[in-house]
Amino acid sequence: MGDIDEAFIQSVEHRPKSTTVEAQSIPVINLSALNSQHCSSNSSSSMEDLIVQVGEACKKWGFFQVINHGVPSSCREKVEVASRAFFRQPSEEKRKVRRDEANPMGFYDTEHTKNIRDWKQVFDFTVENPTVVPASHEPDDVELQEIVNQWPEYPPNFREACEEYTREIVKLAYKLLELISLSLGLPAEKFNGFFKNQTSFMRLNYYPVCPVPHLALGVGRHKDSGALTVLSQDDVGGLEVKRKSDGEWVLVRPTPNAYIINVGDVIQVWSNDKYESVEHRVIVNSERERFSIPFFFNPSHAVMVEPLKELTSKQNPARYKPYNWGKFHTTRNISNFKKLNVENVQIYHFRI
Ligand SMILES: O=C(O)CCC(=O)C(=O)O
Ligand SMILES: [Fe+2]
Repeated sequence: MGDIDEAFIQSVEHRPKSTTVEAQSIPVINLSALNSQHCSSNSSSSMEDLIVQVGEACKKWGFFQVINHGVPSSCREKVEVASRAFFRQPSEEKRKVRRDEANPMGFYDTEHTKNIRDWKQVFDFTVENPTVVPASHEPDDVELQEIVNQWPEYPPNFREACEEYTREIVKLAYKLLELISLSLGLPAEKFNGFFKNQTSFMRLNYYPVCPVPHLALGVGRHKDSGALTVLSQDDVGGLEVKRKSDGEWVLVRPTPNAYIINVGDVIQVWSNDKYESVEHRVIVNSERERFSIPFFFNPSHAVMVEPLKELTSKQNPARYKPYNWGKFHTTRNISNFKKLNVENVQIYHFRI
């Protein structure tokens, strides 16, 4: 293993396989019907078709890709260029905007997933600036704090590129949320109120080339804890999804200009398990570095997450006790700073 820090080494059962299965069947959904008033073309789906496709993808995979999503490609390219320029700098420069226990936004290169270090560097920033969150994870502490973004000096247009891109992705995230709501038989805007004073954040991911891609992971297996994730990946590929039908890890082959969408734990709970948050991970490689940009669409800290009344009944009672999103998220985040010896908080802890 030479000079590789042991903190990166996955246990044998969690190491990547030497052959990868490609998930060509992760649905690709064309959103053009949402963006044009006149959808006469045969290739674009009607609204009803769209809702059915979204519902089926959420049930079968928990993941889907979208094309013709309305995000201008120039906006995406600009943030991709800015991200590469930022990460290309020496560590001393990046550490000037390092995140710490007081400010969880900024640059970070020692994140752990399930107590194993990830082979990646990240830069995080929130949508709302400032973002209000609980001051601590202690259940009885009702104090709140404001998180403020840190911006690097280089590249000079970094902040502008990030903020413009975020505005576009937030618009897309609301459209997807509304489609998901409709697919559950609910009014389109059923969930929107939970996102007033949202705690959403954007993450720029950089996965450097790795000399031991068979032993380490870019991100270890995990489920996203928020409502919805909108991911941009480059043409290198590395995202693997645990297929629901057989538990096999399958690679999501990059589709040009597409976004990869997955439902997180919050939608799993709201839908009372109708849609499940699916495990995924990132494999790295020894030849090409990889960049990705996930957007984590998260509710307000004050939201109590619980199965929606409309989706529960006598025959299908609520499967979760209500939990506070802010406390849940804050408890999760402390593991970013401390290598915990216990398992982190998970939604199944709230199962009835
Ligand atoms: O980089 C990717 O493709 C996915 C990253 C991811 O799953 C995450 O940051 O939660
Ligand atoms: Fe993820």
